[in-house]
Amino acid sequence: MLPYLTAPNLDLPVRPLTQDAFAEFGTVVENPEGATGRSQQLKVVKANQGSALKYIDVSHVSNYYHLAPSGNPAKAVMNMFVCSPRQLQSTSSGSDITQDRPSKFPVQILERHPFTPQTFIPLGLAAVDATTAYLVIVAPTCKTTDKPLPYPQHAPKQQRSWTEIFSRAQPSPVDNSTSSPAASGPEPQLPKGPGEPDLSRACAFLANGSQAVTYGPGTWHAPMVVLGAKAIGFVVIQYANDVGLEDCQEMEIRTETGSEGLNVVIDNARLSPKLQEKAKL
Ligand SMILES: NC(=O)N[C@@H](O)C(=O)O
Repeated sequence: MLPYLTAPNLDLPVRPLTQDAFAEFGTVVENPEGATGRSQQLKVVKANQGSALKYIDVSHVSNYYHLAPSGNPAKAVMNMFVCSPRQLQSTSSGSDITQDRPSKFPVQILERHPFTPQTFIPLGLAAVDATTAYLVIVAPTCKTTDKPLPYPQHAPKQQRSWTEIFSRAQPSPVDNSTSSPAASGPEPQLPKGPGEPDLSRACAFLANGSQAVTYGPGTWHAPMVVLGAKAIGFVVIQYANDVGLEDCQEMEIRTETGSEGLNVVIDNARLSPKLQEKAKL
């Protein structure tokens, strides 16, 4: 039996996934060249004998499990989630979904990983693929003092290895190169604290195949939602210590009788016709 919240009667519009819009919740990992909605510059250096540009710290894989109640150590894990497309529903109850009317995705569960960020990297999906996309649904964390579930209470001091310290030295002690003075990427996010999801401020973003997404540690998010015709295989990177509630905490979002509940409303006109057609709209 999961802890639950009663959903507000609320439609969430879908916004394009950009770093600036998503910053409160985590990080968008994409080729910064030509990406929109990225006001913070990434540090970039030449690599591979000048044949590559290396963008530094595009995201972070932080480990806060030393704060976990069990004391069980965590290890970095890389899994693959092959996420099948979700069936959307009509926004007009009782009728089929059609292309000339928005469709909806009911938010019925949210989850978080209190001691680690979690990064989803889509494989084999081109940015221009108009038939498949994925929804990133997140919610801020309510401020609270009680501790319903195990969660970190404070940020650890940053443990940097000597290798890491020297790797940032300018000029490099290895090849005497100096990197551009550009700012570094987004700072590692700290855990969000113990509160429940603030459903009234939930957000939904539409991502494409050239974007990976990192949910910050403790960020409430919906299990991955793929739209379109085909499944997307995501490489997923995070820490885990195999202690259930410390790895993943879930919250059921219940809809009251007579209420529409919490729904992501997808304006089909904003989806490519191919995506609409493939999403069985
Ligand atoms: N986020 C998501 O889709 N699911 C994972 O977090 C999981 O652990 O199931």
